Amino acid sequence: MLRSIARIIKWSGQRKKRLYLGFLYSFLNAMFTAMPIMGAAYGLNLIIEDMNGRTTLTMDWVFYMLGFMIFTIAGRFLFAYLRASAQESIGYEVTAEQRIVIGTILKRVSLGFFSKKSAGEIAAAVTTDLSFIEMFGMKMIDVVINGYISALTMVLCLAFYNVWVALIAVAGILLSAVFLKLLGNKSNENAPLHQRAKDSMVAATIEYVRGMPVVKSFKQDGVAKEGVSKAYRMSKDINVKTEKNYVPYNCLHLFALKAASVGIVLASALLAANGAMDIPTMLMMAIFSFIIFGHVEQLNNAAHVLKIIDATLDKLAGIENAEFIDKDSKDVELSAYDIQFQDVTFAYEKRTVLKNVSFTIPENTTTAIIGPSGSGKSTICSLIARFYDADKGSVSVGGVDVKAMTCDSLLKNISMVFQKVYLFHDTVLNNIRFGKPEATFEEVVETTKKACCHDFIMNLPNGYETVIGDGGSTLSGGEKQRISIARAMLKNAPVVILDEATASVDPENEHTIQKAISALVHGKTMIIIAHRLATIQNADQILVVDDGCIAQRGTHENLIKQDGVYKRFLSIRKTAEGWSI
Ligand SMILES: Nc1ncnc2c1ncn2[C@@H]1O[C@H](COP(=O)(O)OP(=O)(O)OP(=O)(O)O)[C@@H](O)[C@H]1O
Repeated sequence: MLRSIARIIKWSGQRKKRLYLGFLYSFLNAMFTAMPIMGAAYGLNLIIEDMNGRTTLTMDWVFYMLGFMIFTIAGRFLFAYLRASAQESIGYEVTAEQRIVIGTILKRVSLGFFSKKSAGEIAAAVTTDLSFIEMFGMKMIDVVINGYISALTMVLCLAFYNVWVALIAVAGILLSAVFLKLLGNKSNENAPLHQRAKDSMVAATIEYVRGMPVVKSFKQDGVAKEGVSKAYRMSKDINVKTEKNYVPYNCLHLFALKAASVGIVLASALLAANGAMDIPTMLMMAIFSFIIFGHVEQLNNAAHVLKIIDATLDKLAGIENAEFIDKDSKDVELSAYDIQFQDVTFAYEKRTVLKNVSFTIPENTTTAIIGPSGSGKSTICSLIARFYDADKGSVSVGGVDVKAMTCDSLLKNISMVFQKVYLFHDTVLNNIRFGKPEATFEEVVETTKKACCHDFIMNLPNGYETVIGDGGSTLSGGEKQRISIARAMLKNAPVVILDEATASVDPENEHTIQKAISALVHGKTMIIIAHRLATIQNADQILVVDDGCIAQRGTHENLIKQDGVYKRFLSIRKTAEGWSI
């Protein structure tokens, strides 16, 4: 338990000092809790003395006592307030920073990281997991450390009157600690299961919501719901099992403390009966016996919660310690933008997708990459943008190996339009400005007109201020694609990568967009994964990718003369697009 507490203290980072200050306030709070009880016992003793004629109480004394009581009660609340102010907000402050840090980390890891960790796992880490620590981290510090400080302070007060009674209290605390340790061991087994069940629940829910169109179209509600229900049932089963496991230890822990309370009362009564303790002190001991273990009693919940926090911190460390793809790289200012692949081999995990690929894309030219589905076209683009690093060979831009460049310094030179368009749950304006946050509204409008989006944006309920649904769900495929083209246009980077960007644009707009793209990419190095014949034919260079290799390379005029993949590909495209050429 103390190890977990030490981890939370470490987690609080630079705010540690406030935690320590909180411990001091907690000690003072406990002192001020004990003082009125001790004062009352002292007062009661004097009243008895007065009644027996051994002393005479004056009104001044009554006022002193009253003042003392008010002072101690006020002091108790003051230190409780100071303790809460110093400690309670730390959890919220640290988690807010940690969420931002995780966001930055995710931006700098290789995309392979996301194949190993599911979206649900990452979403749970940033939301529910961090919220759990946010809510319970500081509470546990309060319950455990402040709880023990409070109990031990009161034990010291007891010892001031009678060491044997104080020892009974210590015995109760130690015995309860043994049961808490056993409870902690059980929690150790259950916490990772609890964590996994939670991750599965989040992942299943995300999957269910995302896959809703498929679920509806295939009328497979039952199958999809079964997956979510299974995850929810698993979570419930683990929670129920966990609670059942804890019951015996919870009972033993409380039994030890209650037995110690009874022991304190009995021992005090025995001492009083034998004349070794006066009646007021005995009454004071009885009152102490009720409140001394108040905080320690809550430690059974803490033992369980702390183990979950431990498992959560382990999981967060797994994300935070992820290796940055560009950890050994430097910010580089490029002065040229030609792209070169030299003997590049790349595998996703164990599956080799690119094999000894070599080619050059001269600056300010358009290169069309074509090839069958799964041949490795998108992978080539991912390596240029350094979403992954090549296993062998080198990828360079402007003569600089991309491995030598930080992702930020490389990507500021690249505009990308992906096959799967993703728009953020934000306004249309902000989604387009994502390409250039400092762009003026006029600049944005100028770009959207070129990308043929201005008219449909103006028809949206709030124009540029219309908030787009999650992932762009409130727009059509073509509209999303045009916005993503506008976003890339606004960025105006010297290298442009288009991954089948015009695939879901309707024929009416396609021609206009093509014209806009041609104007935009003028003077830029452009790589386009294209299936449209017009794009392919107009390219300065065509790379034909087949099974992870460059099968053919040249201009349309050259390649059409050769018998090979290109010719076959072209005849298939012509059949498909026959009417459009
Ligand atoms: N993240 C990934 N993890 C594992 N394998 C992947 C990953 N991305 C792609 N692949 C595999 O690598 C191979 C090449 O994929 P890539 O997306 O580069 O092909 P492509 O030519 O662009 O295909 P398409 O034209 O269908 O988009 C495919 O077999 C694919 O299954």
